[in-house]
Amino acid sequence: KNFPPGPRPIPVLGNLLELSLESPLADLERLAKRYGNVYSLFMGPRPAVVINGLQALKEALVDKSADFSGRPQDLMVNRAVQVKDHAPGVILADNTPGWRDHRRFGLMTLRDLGLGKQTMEQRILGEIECVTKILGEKAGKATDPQLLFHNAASNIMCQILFAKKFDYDDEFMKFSVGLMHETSKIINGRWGMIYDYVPIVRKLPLPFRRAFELFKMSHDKRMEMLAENKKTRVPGKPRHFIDCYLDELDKRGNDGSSFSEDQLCALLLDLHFAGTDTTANSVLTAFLYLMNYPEAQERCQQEIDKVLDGKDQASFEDRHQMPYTQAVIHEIQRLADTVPLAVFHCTSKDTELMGYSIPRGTIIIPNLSSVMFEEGQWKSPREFNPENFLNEQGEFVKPDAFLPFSTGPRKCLGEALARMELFLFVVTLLRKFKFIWPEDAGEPDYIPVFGTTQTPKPYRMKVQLRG
Ligand code: HEM
Repeated sequence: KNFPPGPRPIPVLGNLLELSLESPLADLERLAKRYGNVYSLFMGPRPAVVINGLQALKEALVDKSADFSGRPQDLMVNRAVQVKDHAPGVILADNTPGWRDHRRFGLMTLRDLGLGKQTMEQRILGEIECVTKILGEKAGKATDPQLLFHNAASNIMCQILFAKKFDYDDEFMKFSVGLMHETSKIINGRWGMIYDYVPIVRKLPLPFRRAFELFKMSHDKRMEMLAENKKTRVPGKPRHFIDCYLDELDKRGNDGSSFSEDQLCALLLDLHFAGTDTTANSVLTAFLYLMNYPEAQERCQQEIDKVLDGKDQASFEDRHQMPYTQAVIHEIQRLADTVPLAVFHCTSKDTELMGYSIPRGTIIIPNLSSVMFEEGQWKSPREFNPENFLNEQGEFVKPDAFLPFSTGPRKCLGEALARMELFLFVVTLLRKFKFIWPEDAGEPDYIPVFGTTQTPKPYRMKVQLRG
């Protein structure tokens, strides 16, 4: 009763046929025009509510966050990622004390390991140096940067999690980056949708099984790494995230908390996965736009050259002197729309939103994409225009509708790290190279491949050393 309106579901499939299996974003927009900013959809037999626009999203995720911060527990991604029932990690954990404790621990540990300080900046800059070297060797030629940026983002996470920096052709590196690529394709593709919408097929030997196998292999590898790490660990002297967690386990003893070695393994996967694919795809989108808006690229370079004159390296602090570059990076992140539907939420109790009643256990789809392109929130909602982030005085301003990391208690745990990485990647590489769209590449295609994390279609870039 008083449930949000939506298209009529059909038996078994719910509203599956309303949505394109390639990308549902245009269909979700069409449905919002028809039913309003809060509407319902049936994922097979399960009711879901799609939330569009800044006002409705803020009411749900911020004002009523206690009601809207759960996570659904029976989707394909839960089955794939959660190798042990009692260890849900943090991203997919429901709104429980275990999630809150692990989220707090994750944030605190990232800070202890140097986030917001020079230590983290040096780790990131060290990795960018490897990227610079590889790009330098390709100067004058056109190259596909997809794997390079994924390897670099993955290595930054590996240094935080295990204090290890891998060669880009190391077996663990290839397995990890390959796992993200292959499993994302299965979970985000038609088999993922069919698994979620049509529960009766779940036991059948269909292609989604491959994702389960891959995550199991990845769990076993992390368990091996944990065992290896214990041989050299000195309690109380943490070198990385694993050591910090083991120290926390020692401190807690058998206090009945949710901390455990299985949970540590789940958390390592969460952070490695969430911290690689998102950052790498944002950096990829950045260079796609910078090549195709050469005047914006040049203006950033002039600003960067001026602010960094006489300095060896960029620092995140320099952003305050670079309003135009900041505006360009934010504008690219807006258009990249990297995590368009956030991670699905779930209501933890019967609640209300914009006058509708929503029962406990309803899947909530926060349509972040709808806010990034919302009419009335941006000077140019659909086009690349750094002015979206500049005021009349040319100062950098961040509109409320800029929500690539979502909002409320579930918002991205790695936001501070991701912002630092994006800034340092773009500034360091633009300082060193000019990026050129190859003459034979045709018209650029800005429409990303849909997924929990969206990725630009493969492209090549030509790099030229700047004088
Ligand atoms: C440009 C890069 C990134 C973007 C756009 C991004 C975006 C997001 C979004 C939209 C969510 C879902 C929020 C929600 O459910 O409402 C999320 C969650 C999360 N992100 Fe990120 N993220 C990025 C980088 C990172 C990095 C570098 C890390 C690792 C340190 C990370 C770790 C996480 C975790 C652990 C969560 C789950 C939080 C929770 O459920 O409490 N992310 N991110």
